Amino acid sequence: MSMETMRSVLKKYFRFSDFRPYQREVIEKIIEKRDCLVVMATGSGKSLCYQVPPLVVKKTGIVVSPLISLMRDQVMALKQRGIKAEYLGSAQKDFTVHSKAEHGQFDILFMTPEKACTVPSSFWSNLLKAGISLFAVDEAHCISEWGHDFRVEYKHLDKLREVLLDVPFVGLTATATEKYSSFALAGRAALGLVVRYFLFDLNLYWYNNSRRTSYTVYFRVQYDIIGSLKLNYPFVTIGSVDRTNLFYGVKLLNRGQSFIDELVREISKEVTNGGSTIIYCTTIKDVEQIFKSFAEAGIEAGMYHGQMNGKAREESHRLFVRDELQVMVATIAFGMGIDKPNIRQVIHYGCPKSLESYYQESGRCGRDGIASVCWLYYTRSDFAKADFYCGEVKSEKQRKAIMESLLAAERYCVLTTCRRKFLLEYFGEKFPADRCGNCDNCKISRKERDMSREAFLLMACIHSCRGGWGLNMPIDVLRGSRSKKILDVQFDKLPLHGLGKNYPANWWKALGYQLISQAYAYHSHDLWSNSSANASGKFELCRAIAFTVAMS
Ligand SMILES: Nc1ncnc2c1ncn2[C@@H]1O[C@H](COP(=O)(O)OP(=O)(O)OP(=O)(O)O)[C@@H](O)[C@H]1O
Repeated sequence: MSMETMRSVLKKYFRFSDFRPYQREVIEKIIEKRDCLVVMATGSGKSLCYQVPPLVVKKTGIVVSPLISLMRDQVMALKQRGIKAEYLGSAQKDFTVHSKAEHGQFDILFMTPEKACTVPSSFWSNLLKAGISLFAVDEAHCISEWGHDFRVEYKHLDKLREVLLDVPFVGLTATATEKYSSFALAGRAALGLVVRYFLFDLNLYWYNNSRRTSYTVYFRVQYDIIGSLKLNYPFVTIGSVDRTNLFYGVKLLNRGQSFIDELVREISKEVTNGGSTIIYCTTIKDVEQIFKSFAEAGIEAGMYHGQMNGKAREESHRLFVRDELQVMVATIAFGMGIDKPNIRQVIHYGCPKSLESYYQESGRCGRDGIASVCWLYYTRSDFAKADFYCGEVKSEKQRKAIMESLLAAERYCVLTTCRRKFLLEYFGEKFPADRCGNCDNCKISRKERDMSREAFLLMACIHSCRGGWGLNMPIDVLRGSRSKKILDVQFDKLPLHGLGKNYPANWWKALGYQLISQAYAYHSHDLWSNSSANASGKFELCRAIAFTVAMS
């Protein structure tokens, strides 16, 4: 298939003059019927990779997507471009779509994973006769139990591999996180696969080799996607996750009306400048309170959350996307697939449940490449929601993944060093400098202060209390308290008792959070512990290093 045909499709339907990085390569591979794994930043243009091939080869492209609302939006946008698109899922009320689809009447057919796994086999055999250009799985990280958004239905998609022979399978995601560089490989078979896919595949397309640590780092979620979708010798495309036009900042939030009033005032300034803003809240109650405050300030805002009826949500969405409303106050129900180019601010009122969610939600910002800002406001209580997030989780693996993701979000919040560097490195990408110059920590000048002694005292005290307490206990011990709780367990006899009385309790607490941000300590279920399985190893490390903290 010539490059000319691809370009003419790009121009005719999308009105773009050229492909963005990687798009052309991925599209070519799909047309050659090669399986692909595409890991690229939010807003980088992954959708085009599965939208162009069906139009070039003139056969239906199947796209599995996790949300009906997302599919609806995409169908609407594609139809406006003159592309024959539809979706199949429980919400589809047009019963002719099924039969039109199986006879190949659509260029692109979106399906929920449930639908893809439950349509009768005759659907697939008919459609295969008509021709299928690709089977794409969007938001493919949902397939992995190590991912932040595991959906069990995604796990069954592999069944289709045996049905859709000779159809290229494509997994696409922005967040296939590497969480452990020392990923323990499960046996020789796994090693064989990884070696095959990651080491000797000369077709690996690395966006910028120098930015990646090394290709011997194993990406657990990527590996899961390849394994679960049974991708055969896939063409792996890994782009940078860096959104260079986004400013990242974090502030501690003082919950209450006066804080909200201040927030509303700040956002109103942006509204007068013509920019759009999304405010993500962690609860519906917060959405309603902030929405009300905008109304009281005379600013028309939209509201979007899961308890609104479908019609009201759609209306809110429509007005915002068409620039008839400048502000949207929403839960994360308003998230995936919002492709409005001119969003200048994404504000989080409360810390999201994972760093992956934060990256995706903040990624709605500045999709036109123009400088935009992402502020995250958090309270310490945001980090005590692990049990809530683990509510319906069945496997230990998932529980662990959720806890780790929340912990990463917490570290991001309390960080005093470059936020971009932290984000990128969390996603397995090396950031060559110490400062990006475009986050609050890089812009606000802070003096560094050596706190090795204090850090050592606190770590030693956490260690001496044997990690079985909240942070208050070791702090009270350091401050020389003789409360009944301390006397009962004889912590007043510890050699460290009273050695930290020069600092107030809140000061020690803040230091505790700094230790978290630098991975020297972690807390789970409010029990504090030295970091890592080998606590004493880290403990020694803390003694050996100079622990500095940046102070504003
Ligand atoms: N070649 C191109 N030239 C210009 N604009 C493009 C090109 N490809 C994609 N875009 C635009 O970039 C924006 C983001 O694209 P898209 O929605 O595909 O991103 P994505 O990678 O799927 O993001 P997310 O993971 O956040 O959903 C869209 O507005 C799209 O129209």
